[in-house]
Amino acid sequence: MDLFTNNATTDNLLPYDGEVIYHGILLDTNEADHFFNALMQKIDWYHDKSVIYGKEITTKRKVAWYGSKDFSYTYSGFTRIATPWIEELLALKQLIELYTDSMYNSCLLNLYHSGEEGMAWHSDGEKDLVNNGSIACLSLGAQRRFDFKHKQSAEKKQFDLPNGSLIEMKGETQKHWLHRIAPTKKVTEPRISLTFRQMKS
Ligand SMILES: O=C(O)CCC(=O)C(=O)O
Ligand SMILES: [Fe+2]
Repeated sequence: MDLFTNNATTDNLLPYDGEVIYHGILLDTNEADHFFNALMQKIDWYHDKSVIYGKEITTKRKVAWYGSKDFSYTYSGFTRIATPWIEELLALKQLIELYTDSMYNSCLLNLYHSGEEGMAWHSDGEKDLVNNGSIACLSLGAQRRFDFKHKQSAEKKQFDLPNGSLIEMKGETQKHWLHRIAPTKKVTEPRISLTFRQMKS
């Protein structure tokens, strides 16, 4: 064991054109359960909307948008206004800032009720976000798989996201790679992801 390095991991999981860092499991099962239950109850969850081929659709997955001020975030054709932080989100934000050595002013939360719900291929490169900023994603509940696909080469990478774990995307990741949470029949339990973000302000 090297006693002179801290917990910070810097190993890049992507082969090129971006950085994805897995920071490991930050919360044990009890802590993760505690936050999962608190967030289930306290967050103002709503079904997300998007426009696909000109048609408005409502997702089965639920989302919520929180921040340090009333940031407007426009993605998938709709603008959302951030809700002020609650205690639990502030505590998790602080923890995640320690691990990633970055600061976040907002968080998009996702609630997947089961493996039947996922998120299609996309990248998070909206103009509202700091260019090449960091997005830190904390997972609570059921383990899901996180897929990456390079926009030009179509090379794929897959990572597991266990309960209580933190993964970070930064650098040119959003410019060159798509990511998704694939639907799966194998998972029947719910999962919450907290994606802490850096909005321009
Ligand atoms: O649920 C996840 O881990 C990923 C969510 C995601 O890609 C997003 O919110 O943009
Ligand atoms: Fe994303």
